[in-house]
Amino acid sequence: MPRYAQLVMGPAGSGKSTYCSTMIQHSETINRSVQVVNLDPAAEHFDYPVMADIRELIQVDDVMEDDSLRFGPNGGLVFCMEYFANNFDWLEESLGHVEDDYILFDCPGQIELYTHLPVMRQLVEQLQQWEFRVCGVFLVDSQFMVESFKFISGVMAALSAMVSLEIPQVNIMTKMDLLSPKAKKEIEKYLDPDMYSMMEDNSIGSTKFRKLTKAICVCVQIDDYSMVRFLPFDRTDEEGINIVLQHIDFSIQYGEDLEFKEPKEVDEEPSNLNYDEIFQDKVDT
Ligand SMILES: Nc1nc2c(ncn2[C@@H]2O[C@H](COP(=O)(O)OP(=O)(O)OP(=O)(O)O)[C@@H](O)[C@H]2O)c(=O)[nH]1
Ligand SMILES: [Mg+2]
Repeated sequence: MPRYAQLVMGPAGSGKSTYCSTMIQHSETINRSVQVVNLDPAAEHFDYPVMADIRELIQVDDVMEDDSLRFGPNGGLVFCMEYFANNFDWLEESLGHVEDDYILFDCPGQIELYTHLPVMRQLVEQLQQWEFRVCGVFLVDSQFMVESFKFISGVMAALSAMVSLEIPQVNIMTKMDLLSPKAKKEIEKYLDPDMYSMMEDNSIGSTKFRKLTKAICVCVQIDDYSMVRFLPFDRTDEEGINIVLQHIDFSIQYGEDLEFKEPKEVDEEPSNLNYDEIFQDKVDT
């Protein structure tokens, strides 16, 4: 039986940890078992229970304090992730061998991890060897997406993670609840984007900048990659969360191999049940 994983990625502060805790709460309400692994060695707090925490293996603070290494926070994080990649047996031990499990990996916010460092790809390959079907979930803060050139930069970031990881990926615009009604209306066009209309966006001031945006739009419009789409994510909207989960489940075929459970047998009605008497009792009282 396969196992299932979501690799929750995205720029710093885009809402990855909040997404994980929202998903945990949601899966509790729909009676599904989902667990989270913290893969951020610099995490200070998160409000979900973890099944494993990379900080048990290595912490950024320890790396930064090490006199022989002398790393700052970003270099320290890269060092931690490379150390992690050399010690996947720690993860294997922490995950155990549970068939059919569904795990969210809350990743760090350094964008270079998804664009050109090999560690996330190594993680994906390792998870696949352990029979996980992995879906990338790429989060971008919706507040930074309300103008076309910002939206395009979000598309480029998502695209570069997609290309470098080569797994199904669902892209999400987070913090939709923070948008003003005007911004919400504005952002609708980015949820079903039409690159050609963006190329004509007159709000982009300088001609040079407009030309650059246009050139990038043409590039993103290439057939293979025009699938960069975003789903809205509002942590207060149960229905919307469900739609996001369905997209992800579909991309990793979650549920297709689940065993069919017989419905519980309903007790047969006792043969001596007298409806007239019951009805009469109700009328009397
Ligand atoms: N209102 C609102 N706030 C959110 C939402 N998602 C995240 N936030 C807030 O945004 C901030 C950052 O959220 P996190 O979940 O810590 O983001 P992150 O991507 O895990 O951050 P790093 O791990 O530091 O990269 C926190 O103050 C959250 O409370 C959301 O959907 N709505
Ligand atoms: Mg986080």
